[in-house]
Amino acid sequence: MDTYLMITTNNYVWKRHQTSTCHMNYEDFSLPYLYIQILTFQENYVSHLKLPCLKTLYTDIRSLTEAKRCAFQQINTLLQSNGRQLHEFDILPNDLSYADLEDDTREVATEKSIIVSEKDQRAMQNLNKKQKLTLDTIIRKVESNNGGAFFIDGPGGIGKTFLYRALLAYIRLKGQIALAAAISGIATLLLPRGRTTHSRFKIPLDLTDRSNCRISKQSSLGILIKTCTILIWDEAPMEKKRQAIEALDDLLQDLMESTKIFGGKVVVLGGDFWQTLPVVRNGSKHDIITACITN
Ligand SMILES: Nc1ncnc2c1ncn2[C@@H]1O[C@H](COP(=O)(O)OP(=O)(O)OP(=O)(O)O)[C@@H](O)[C@H]1O
Repeated sequence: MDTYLMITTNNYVWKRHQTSTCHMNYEDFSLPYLYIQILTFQENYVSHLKLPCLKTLYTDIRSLTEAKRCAFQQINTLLQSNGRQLHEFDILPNDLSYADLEDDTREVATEKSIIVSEKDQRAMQNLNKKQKLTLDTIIRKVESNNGGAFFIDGPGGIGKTFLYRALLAYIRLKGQIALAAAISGIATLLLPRGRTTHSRFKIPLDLTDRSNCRISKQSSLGILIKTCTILIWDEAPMEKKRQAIEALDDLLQDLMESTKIFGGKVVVLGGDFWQTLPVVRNGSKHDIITACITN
């Protein structure tokens, strides 16, 4: 199970909130999100939040202080995305200061504040033999700190996404950063906090042989990518080998200042060549096969 500080208000606020908010999906329904909803939209109830009942569910992974810091950092990040600031509300516990919440860049804080759903936590226990073997192999690589590249291949429905979700959950529950991306927006919806490769790695939409991912080392995104433990890229066969996968390799080598493959990061590429071949505009069969990662 996860280690998070869950912040509960009194039942009255909770009940009012449940009946007044109609559109919340499962992951949004975590208590930090509830907190934000009340702060942002129901300021009348903020007084109830000043005496919150703080309840730690699990502390085997993070200390209580760290769990509390993470919870308020997440609240701060969510408030900022709603155009508000935490210091507008007098709710920070006495043992935390605003400086404690600003250690990380906003991108890093957002990733660290991801709440792993119970379903994904259960996925780790329910992996089949092959999925477990793959997960264990990847985790060994992560723990060796030597980096490595994997390709998860398999026909549709074999359980690739299920494996990615378990892997993302494993890394995120350890308080580390796992980035998930896919070329299409639809595929990113299947990965918790998945982003398109264009958005996450700045892979240009109009790819050429000279395309580069323009992310500087000092930028918030550059720091996030440097900080992350693992990168998962679904639907990788849809990308053209040189222009996309090699551009990511160049980017990681540059950010990590290392000539190792993918700059020494663990990168998991996945997909199914039977479902998704590279898209080559007006390309012949030969052009498409040449653009494949395998060539
Ligand atoms: N170990 C497992 N235990 C229970 N259900 C599983 C397991 N592995 C996969 N599934 C279920 O099987 C279905 C197909 O799995 P999944 O979506 O991960 O396949 P996929 O290989 O990613 O398919 P596609 O390539 O079409 O996206 C899903 O409903 C998933 O929840």
